[in-house]
Amino acid sequence: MAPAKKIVFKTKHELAVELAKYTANLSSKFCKERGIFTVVLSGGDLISWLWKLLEPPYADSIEWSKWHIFWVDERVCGWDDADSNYKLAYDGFLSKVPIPAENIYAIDKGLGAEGNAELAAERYEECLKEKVNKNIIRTYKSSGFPQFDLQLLGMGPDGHMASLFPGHDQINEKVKWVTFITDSPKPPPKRITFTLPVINCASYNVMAVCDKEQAHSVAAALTHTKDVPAGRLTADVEVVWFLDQAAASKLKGWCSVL
Ligand SMILES: O=C1O[C@H](COP(=O)(O)O)[C@@H](O)[C@H](O)[C@H]1O
Repeated sequence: MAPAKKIVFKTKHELAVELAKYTANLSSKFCKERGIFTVVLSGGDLISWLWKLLEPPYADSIEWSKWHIFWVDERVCGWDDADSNYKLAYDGFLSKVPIPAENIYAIDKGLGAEGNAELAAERYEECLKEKVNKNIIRTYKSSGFPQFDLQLLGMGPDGHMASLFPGHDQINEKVKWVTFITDSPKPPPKRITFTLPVINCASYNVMAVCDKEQAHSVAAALTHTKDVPAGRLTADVEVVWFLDQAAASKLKGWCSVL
């Protein structure tokens, strides 16, 4: 299990610049080693901090054609719905970089629009299994869980990550790769989500959090308070918390400002 590193930035701007550098370095490592880079996105504010990847020197140097994009969680709705994490990522990031459309794996369009959370979760798990069989996604050691190269995650003020919410049973799932929730405390209620074992198998996990609303949960998560889902985040190689000063303000001894 990788220890959690944390980096505190003076501004969101600086966080975005470092996030781009971190992502580009991993892209180059995995593209060289495997010819493929599997990236998992979350929804929420995270997408707005990816802007630096759309600028020089990254926009032209990243091997976008080798990227494969997945979602750690998705709201069960149509692709064009304002709640859709796919739409958020497409509008803010994916439509601006030349990742081949066939390398972008969104929730099943019909099941999303229909609102069928259970089947949508099953279908997404099948999609992951198919990518494992095609050697696009690696598997984690002997457990057989999928292992993504990089996951870019966010955390809500209540400490939820992906759609694993405090006090809800999805966090305890140990067998399935993808599960669902129909009574999410944060709207919309129907969502699908990677399970904790899948999230924690990733080689590199970045948790990017800004703003003071999240400060209590950041402190709780980084002192491993068990009932805060984000406090259970690990990774195979490295987990790094990218924080702004407001999000880090309740941490004791957070002086490592970059
Ligand atoms: O609902 C969700 O919330 C979390 C956190 O979002 P944020 O707006 O507080 O950054 C997000 O990571 C997740 O993907 C999303 O579905």
